[in-house]
Amino acid sequence: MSTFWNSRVAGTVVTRLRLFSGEQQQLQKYQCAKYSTVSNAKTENSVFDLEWQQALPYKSRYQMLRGFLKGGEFVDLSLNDFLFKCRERFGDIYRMPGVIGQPDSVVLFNVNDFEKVYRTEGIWPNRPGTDAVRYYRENRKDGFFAETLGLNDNGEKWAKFRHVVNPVLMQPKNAKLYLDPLQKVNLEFIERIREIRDPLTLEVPENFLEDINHLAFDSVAVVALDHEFGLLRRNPDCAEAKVLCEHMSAFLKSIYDLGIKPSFYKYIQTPTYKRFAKSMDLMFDVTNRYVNAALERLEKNPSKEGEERSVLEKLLKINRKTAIVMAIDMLTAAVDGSSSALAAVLLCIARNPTKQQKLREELLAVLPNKHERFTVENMKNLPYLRACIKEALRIYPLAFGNVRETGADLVLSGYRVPKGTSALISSNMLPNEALFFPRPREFIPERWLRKSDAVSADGERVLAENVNKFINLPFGFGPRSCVGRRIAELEMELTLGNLVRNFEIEFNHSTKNAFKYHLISAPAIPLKFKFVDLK
Ligand code: HEM
Repeated sequence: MSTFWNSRVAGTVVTRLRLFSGEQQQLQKYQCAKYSTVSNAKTENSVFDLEWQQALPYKSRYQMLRGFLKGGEFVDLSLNDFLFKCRERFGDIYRMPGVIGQPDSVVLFNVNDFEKVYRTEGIWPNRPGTDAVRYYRENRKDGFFAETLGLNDNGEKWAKFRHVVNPVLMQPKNAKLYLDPLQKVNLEFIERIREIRDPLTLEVPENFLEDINHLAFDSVAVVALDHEFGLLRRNPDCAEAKVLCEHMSAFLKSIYDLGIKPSFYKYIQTPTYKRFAKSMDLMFDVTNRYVNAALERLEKNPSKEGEERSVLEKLLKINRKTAIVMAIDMLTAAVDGSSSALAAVLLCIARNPTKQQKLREELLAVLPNKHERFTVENMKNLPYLRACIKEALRIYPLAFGNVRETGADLVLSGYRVPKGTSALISSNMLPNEALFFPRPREFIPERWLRKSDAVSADGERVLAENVNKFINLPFGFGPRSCVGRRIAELEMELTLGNLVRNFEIEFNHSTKNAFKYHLISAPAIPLKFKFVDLK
């Protein structure tokens, strides 16, 4: 009996897993119940034998490798386009054997498989792809990361680190620690818009994404480093902030260049790895300096017991190392994603004036005076604001999907995938498919509201209630989900809320191909929003 996974024919690289239709039916009959593992399927050997015999021929291993070499068909493709191309060719599940230092992966497009992988991920889920960060941290000459590799670690060491930082970053009661600093940055953004927009057209310049980036940077820095860099307005030439900004993206790039594409970096220091390590060194130095400065401030002016004034102060109370490692992990994970998410939210709201007005009415009911600040209390009852953000992230999903090491032997789409396999959960195409969301390209925040509200303008029911939630998980799933989720959501809520209270927002240009997708999405059009002051 050959299983999907352990059968190998010399020269094989991508296993085509699509079945003939007759087999599909036969196989479905035998498919294991939800979350079943291979052992449950042992009695069905003959079905798997049949499936194996009749599967379509393989591609050559070297063809795949060639695809990534100079002139190859994959070389210039983003991860998203690469996955999409493979989906067209190989179907909803395919195996991507590792080449040169990379482990084998299984690529998934079926939501039932996503659910199985997540539900069986275990208490210490591993997210492959950040090997380069671990390698860098393990090999730092000063041994700074000897005790912990932070949230880029795996297994029990990851869990220990996450366990101590979770309460600081995720407990709702700590939101007050970052609400005011985030709001201050946010109000700078409103001023910045007034300064840079064209006095006649009221449009912001083509490179407005840079300002959104600076908003995201100032926001995460004020939380992670307890420092207002003011890159947005007051200190646009701040050299250290620019260094951080520039090198933070290197982390994301590394996940693809060093974590997914073939790379020899563990054997010889490739130029890509050298660039990455230099970025990591620079980020470490700047972060270290700011955390030490915060420590000095605290020593001079200690807060009373139970009266911490910032996230960094709380992290410093755990210990200095945790504060530094967490600050770097926040900075690297936050900026690019938050900027793309904000751009997506603004594009959706600008192109849907009726929804924008509905949101404005909700905001004005809670905060009639536009100079009034948001508070933890008055933010509790803003369901339409949250629905607008959720819907924008459905239309423009931020990440290509997610990655998990399978936590058990699993039968995925009828194939045996052993425990420990790297599963690329390629989910970003599904939220835009009519099979899952009626009228998928329309911005309908009502989908995410209570039943009675979930009817579109022409009366069609559009409720997202019965949609499998594993299709749309912008912040991931389970114990490994985004640790910055509360900060990210608050930042988006404040930004959208403040902009809609201050301006009528328009976007009078094409939104065709508004985003390009790599590991995460990035705006690909000039973001020339028009901001008209409200009375
Ligand atoms: C809209 C903005 C954001 C989105 C959509 C987002 C999404 C995600 C996703 C999908 C993951 C992987 C989760 C999983 O594996 O299940 C993740 C992880 C993470 N995010 Fe975010 N994120 C955002 C903003 C932020 C911010 C602002 C911070 C920091 C303040 C942050 C810090 C992190 C960290 C440190 C991890 C790794 C967690 C771990 O492995 O334990 N993210 N994020």
